[in-house]
Amino acid sequence: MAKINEDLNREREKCSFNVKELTILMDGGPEKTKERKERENFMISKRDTYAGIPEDYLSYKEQYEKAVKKSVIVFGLVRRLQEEGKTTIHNYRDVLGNLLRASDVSTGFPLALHYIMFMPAIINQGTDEQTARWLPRAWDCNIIGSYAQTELGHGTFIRGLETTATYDPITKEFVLNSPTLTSYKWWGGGLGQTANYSIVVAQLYTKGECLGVHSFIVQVRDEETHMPLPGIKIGDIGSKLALNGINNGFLGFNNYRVPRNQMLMKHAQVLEDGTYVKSRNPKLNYGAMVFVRVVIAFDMANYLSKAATISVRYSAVRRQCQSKAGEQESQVLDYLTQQHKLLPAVAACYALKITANKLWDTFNTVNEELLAGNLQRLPEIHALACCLKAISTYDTATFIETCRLACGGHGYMHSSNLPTTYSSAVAACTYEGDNTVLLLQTARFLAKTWQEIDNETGKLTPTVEYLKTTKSKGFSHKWLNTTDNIVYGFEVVSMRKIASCVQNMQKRVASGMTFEDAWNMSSIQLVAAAEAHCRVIILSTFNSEIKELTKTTSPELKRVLSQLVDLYSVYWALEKLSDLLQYTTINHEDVDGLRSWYEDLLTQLRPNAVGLVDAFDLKDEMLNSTLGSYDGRAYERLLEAALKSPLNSEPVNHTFHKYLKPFMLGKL
Ligand SMILES: CCCCCCCCCCCCCCCCCC(=O)SCCNC(=O)CCNC(=O)[C@H](O)C(C)(C)COP(=O)(O)OP(=O)(O)OC[C@H]1O[C@@H](n2cnc3c(N)ncnc32)[C@H](O)[C@@H]1OP(=O)(O)O
Ligand SMILES: Cc1cc2nc3c(=O)[nH]c(=O)nc-3n(C[C@H](O)[C@H](O)[C@H](O)COP(=O)(O)OP(=O)(O)OC[C@H]3O[C@@H](n4cnc5c(N)ncnc54)[C@H](O)[C@@H]3O)c2cc1C
Repeated sequence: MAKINEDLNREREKCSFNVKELTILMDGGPEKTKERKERENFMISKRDTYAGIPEDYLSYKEQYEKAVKKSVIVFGLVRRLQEEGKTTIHNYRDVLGNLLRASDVSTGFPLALHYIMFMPAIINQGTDEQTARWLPRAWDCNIIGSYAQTELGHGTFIRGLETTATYDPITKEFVLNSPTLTSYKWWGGGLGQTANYSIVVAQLYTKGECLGVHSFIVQVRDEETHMPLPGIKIGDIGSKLALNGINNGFLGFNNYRVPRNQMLMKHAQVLEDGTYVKSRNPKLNYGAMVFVRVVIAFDMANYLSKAATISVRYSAVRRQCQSKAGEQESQVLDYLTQQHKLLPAVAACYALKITANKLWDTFNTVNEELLAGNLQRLPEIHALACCLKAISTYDTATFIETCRLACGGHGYMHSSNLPTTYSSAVAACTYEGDNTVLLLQTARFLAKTWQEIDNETGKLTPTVEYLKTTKSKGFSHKWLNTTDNIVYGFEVVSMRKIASCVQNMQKRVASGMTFEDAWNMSSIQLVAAAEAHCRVIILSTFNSEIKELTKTTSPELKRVLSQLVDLYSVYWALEKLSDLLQYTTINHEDVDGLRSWYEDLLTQLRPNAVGLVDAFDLKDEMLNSTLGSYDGRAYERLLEAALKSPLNSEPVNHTFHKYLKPFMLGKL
């Protein structure tokens, strides 16, 4: 192994806690760490089979072809583990999560949607017979699926989708059509060239009546030749900001027929004679979207951990300027401004992972209740998944960009892997529901909840209980000198923001405005209220879970994790100062206190910065970064990577003779 950079060695020597203990804690126990490492090591051992020119230098087509090659390796392992009984429907989130974390997903996977949406849609919305028929084939990858919901004209407004599925009782088939240009499906992952099936979301017509959007399993390509089937127009949508291996596609239908039993009928049915049987709740059809929003929160913690590891290690290695005359140049990590850029990002990795775990447990509990016919918590889990998806993706993208900027010029290099990490993660602010739109969904739930509290009707679900408590207790002056107090401060902010939105809307309606116009006029505030609620969820979960988890850890680890929770809460208190000043009784002394507490926390955490990112246990092959390797040889790697530029394969490029020389001689 190459020599480790001395600065990094020193960082590791002064770390006050046991890094392995933290890794195991975050994995959920030694057994989980062992399983994760096995999966990751397997992925890494396969690297040679697809190594070669870095993807940034490949053409669009080559990027896709390489992404297919990588996909069959990753997902081939999923299949092998399944054959050995190690992957089941219950642990496949962990298995896939580990494998995807270990793969260099720089352009994304064209098979991702097969696992993340095609199969979950069948499980969530298919009858037992449909699941028994389709899932084994999908699970074995005998068929490959996509998810085609969004159209050229509509993504957010699902009720506005234009693709039609008209039931023909004579042949017992649905006839699919794309009646307009804007009805063309657009964006389906893996749909362009990879999948041969897709879930298609279309307006259902039977007995001359439109019954809203429903999902269908639709074969789009021949299983043998992979040619598009007659009546199907399909292709790739073209180059994007990133994720060019994901192979997003378009899809149009011309009188294309699918058998009746390919409408997913767990919740609503069309009987043979065309009679429509309504779902208990039409929103149950949106179950796959709730699931994916929960999964995205996990994925964000992974992206951010990579960016944080790269930028913290590099900041320990990078020396710039002399803080004190005559002394060695300082590690940039010693500058408080640099710590302010990086340490909240590190804390956010832990906060998001822990909150995503909790959300996952809640999702599973609620899902079991739904299966048992109890729909009471459906609105709550939808509201929770919407705001956590929105805030986790927005925070992740913002923190990654901060980490990238914190690496100066070298952070702009593709070889640092920070630009690709950013451009891939930021897509999640849009996919699976635009963030503003999702926050407005959460706000809708909160506004209704507030009216129930006002009218003292209905039983509150657990995640909004605090609205009632804070309404009755209010906020008498409290120093914001503990995380518990800061969490309470945020609860009050959230409660007052929601209360004020509802009040403003009521005033507008009373003055003659329609409810819809009053909603639109209040929507900037509504989005802010939903964000405030989500901050409460993340802060309080992080705070309470760390208290619980550290009951059994070493005192050294307990100390650093408590500092991390404090740093995260004080950081957000300072970021949202105007809210706290407006809605609580804190004063300028509290603010001064918060600032100096924050500065102290940065200083206390500084010696453990490298240990905290080492604990993510991301191997060099997973980071894929010239700046972030474990040994800190950033400069050597930058030069090695530069030499791989195709322009360095010959001493003189032909454009010199063709253009430059004639131009220099005045002949062009
Ligand atoms: C698995 C292994 C993982 C391993 C780890 C690996 C990680 C990998 C990471 C993932 C990579 C992902 C790849 C990319 C995937 C992108 C796929 C897509 O974008 S696909 C495309 C994704 N596209 C989108 O996400 C589109 C976004 N748009 C939407 O979701 C909706 O249309 C809407 C929510 C905006 C409104 O809907 P609209 O129909 O107009 O609604 P109305 O006004 O009629 O009624 C509102 C009422 O309905 C209620 N309700 C609503 N939704 C739900 C729900 N889900 N539930 C429950 N309830 C719901 C709502 O509360 C309200 O109730 P109430 O107040 O009346 O009581
Ligand atoms: C990388 C990527 C992968 C994707 N993969 C898939 C896939 O596999 N399958 C699939 O079906 N789709 C997929 N999508 C599509 C994605 O789900 C949609 O782009 C997303 O839901 C947003 O919808 P839209 O593009 O129609 O945006 P629009 O709704 O047109 O949003 C444009 C703007 O209008 C605003 N806006 C819209 N409605 C409202 C409102 N009611 N109130 C206030 N503001 C509003 C938004 O906030 C936004 O600022 C993917 C998208 C991306 C980027």
